[in-house]
Amino acid sequence: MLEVHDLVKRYPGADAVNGISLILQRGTVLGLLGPNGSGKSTLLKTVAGLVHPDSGEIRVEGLPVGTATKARVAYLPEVDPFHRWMRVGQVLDLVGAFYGDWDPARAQELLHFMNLTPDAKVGSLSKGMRARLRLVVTLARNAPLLLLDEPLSGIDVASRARIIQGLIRQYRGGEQTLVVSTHEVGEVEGILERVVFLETGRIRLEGEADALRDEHGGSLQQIFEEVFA
Ligand SMILES: Nc1ncnc2c1ncn2[C@@H]1O[C@H](COP(=O)(O)OP(=O)(O)OP(=O)(O)O)[C@@H](O)[C@H]1O
Repeated sequence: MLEVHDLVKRYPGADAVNGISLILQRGTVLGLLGPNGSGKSTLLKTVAGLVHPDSGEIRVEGLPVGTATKARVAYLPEVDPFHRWMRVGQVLDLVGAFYGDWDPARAQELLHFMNLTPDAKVGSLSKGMRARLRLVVTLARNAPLLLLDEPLSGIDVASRARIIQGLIRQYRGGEQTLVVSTHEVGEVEGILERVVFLETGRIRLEGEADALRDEHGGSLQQIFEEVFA
């Protein structure tokens, strides 16, 4: 489903992605784990086609990144892409009109689940409510590849577990492939099948979640703390 070969993206003063290769099978839930500045967002943006790599290759369902792959990838950005003057319902209409894989019934269901109302103005939403809206517009697409960059960022601790459960209900196991970036490993630990630990743009450790837990005799959270101690 996703192949990344020797990917490099440099910014002045930062080797954001420094030779990453990975292969992801369809239907997998991958955790992209790493501390601040380890390259998680940059890697996701290159796969989403929003950042052009300096070198290396990315294929989504065998296709190089471009218009065709953008239609197959639902990307949840870390920062807000919405106009503040728009109402929630207008945001959904706009995004829905743009993507052929939009599922209006699912969008309504998600809106309700996230306690959002169509009439609310984006500008009047709290940071956490805007984070919920980002999840709604991403998960309402039937895209084969979902890229969620820090999806729980800004959402209150009390709601996070419920949202993770909701995420799993919405995610079409087997059909959709899910990549979740975070440094809050404990919160998503239960849903991850594979993990990649990133450090300064490189893969420090990777593998099946269960195998890593067996090998290291601890949770992914504990492994994360050991690796990045
Ligand atoms: N547009 C940019 N211009 C310059 N440097 C950048 C840019 N985007 C990212 N970087 C740098 O690239 C490195 C990787 O950043 P990136 O945002 O990919 O990391 P991250 O793991 O997602 O971090 P965080 O968890 O804080 O979101 C950092 O050193 C960052 O400062």
